Amino acid sequence: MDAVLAVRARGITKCFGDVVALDDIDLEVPQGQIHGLAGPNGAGKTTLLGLLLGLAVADSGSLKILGMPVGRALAAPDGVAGFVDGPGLYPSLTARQNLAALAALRGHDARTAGIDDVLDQVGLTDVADDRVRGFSLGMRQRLGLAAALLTKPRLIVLDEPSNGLDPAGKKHVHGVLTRLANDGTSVVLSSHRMDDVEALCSEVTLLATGRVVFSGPLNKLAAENRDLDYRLRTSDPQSARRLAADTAGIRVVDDAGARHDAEVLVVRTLLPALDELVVRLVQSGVAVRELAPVVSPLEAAFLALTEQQEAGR
Ligand SMILES: Nc1ncnc2c1ncn2[C@@H]1O[C@H](COP(=O)(O)OP(=O)(O)OP(=O)(O)O)[C@@H](O)[C@H]1O
Repeated sequence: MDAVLAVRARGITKCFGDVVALDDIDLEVPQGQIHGLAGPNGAGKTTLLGLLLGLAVADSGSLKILGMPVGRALAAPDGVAGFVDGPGLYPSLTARQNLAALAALRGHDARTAGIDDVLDQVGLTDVADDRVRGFSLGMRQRLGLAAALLTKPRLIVLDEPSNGLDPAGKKHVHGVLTRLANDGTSVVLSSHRMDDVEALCSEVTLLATGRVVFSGPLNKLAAENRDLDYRLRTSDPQSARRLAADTAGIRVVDDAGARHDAEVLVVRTLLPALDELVVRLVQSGVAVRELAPVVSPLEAAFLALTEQQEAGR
C-alpha cells in the first residue's frame, strides 16, 4: 500500500544534457527503514537523493514521498529533510545561530524550536556557540543532521553522512539514525563505505551508471552473489587444505594476505559447498576456529560493479 511507503519511485529517469544520470529507476522505502544507496562514482546516487529532497525534478516516471505525489515544483516535499553535497551552513554564525536562522526561515521561534535538543542528539552541545567556520568536516556533517532533525522529518535524506566523521562521531550518528528509524522515521542515505551501509541499513540499492543493479535486503546479496572468498582458520591447516581441494565447488586461493599466517586458508566458493566443507572438516576431527568472508557480500558486489564499469570503459 503506497500510504505506508516513505518513498515510492517508479521508472524515474533524469538526464543532464546527453548524460543519463538515472535510467528507469524504481525505489521503495518503507517507513522506519534505513535504506542505503551505493554505487561507483557517477552512478546517480546524489541525483536520486536530490529528487527526493525536491532539489530537482525527474524527466519522467512517478515519485511519491510519504504517500504524496511529487509535482514539478522545486521544493522539499512535506516531512522530508536532509542534504546533498554537504549541508548548507553559514560559516560566520555559530552552530546554535545556524539552527536558529533555519528555524526562523520556517517561521518558528528559536526558543521553542528544540535547538538544544537536536544539538544534544548529534553531540554538538559543547561547541554550540562556536562559529561554524572553525568546524571540521565531521562537525559540519553533524550540524547538518541537527538541522534536518529540527524539522522533525518523517523521511531523512543524507548524502554521505559519515564523511569526515571519526569513529566516535560515526557511532554517535549511527545511534541517532537507528533511534529515529526505530521511532518510524525513514532514512535514505548514500555511502561509499560498505561497512557503514552494512552497519546501518537493512536494505540497499546498488546503482551503476544510472541503473538499479540490485535492490533488497543485505542478506539477499549473500545468496545472490557469485563465489566469495572466505578465510578459514583451523586446528590442522594441512588437512584443511587437502579436504578443501577435494570438495566439489571449492577452490583454494593462494591469498597473499594469508600467506604469512600458515593457519589460514582462503577458499573461493558458494555457500552450499562451504557448508559441505565445514561438515567434512568436523567429521575429520579438524576444528574450525575462524570462518569469515574476506570481503563482505556487499563489498564484493560493489567491487564487481566497479570492475565491470572499468572493463566497459
Ligand atoms: N548538474 C549536473 N549537470 C551535468 N551532469 C550532472 C549533473 N549532476 C550530475 N551529473 C552527472 O550525472 C551522473 C550521476 O551523477 P551523481 O552525482 O548523481 O552520481 P553519484 O553516484 O552521486 O557519484 P559520486 O559517488 O561521485 O558522488 C554523472 O555522470 C554526473 O556527471
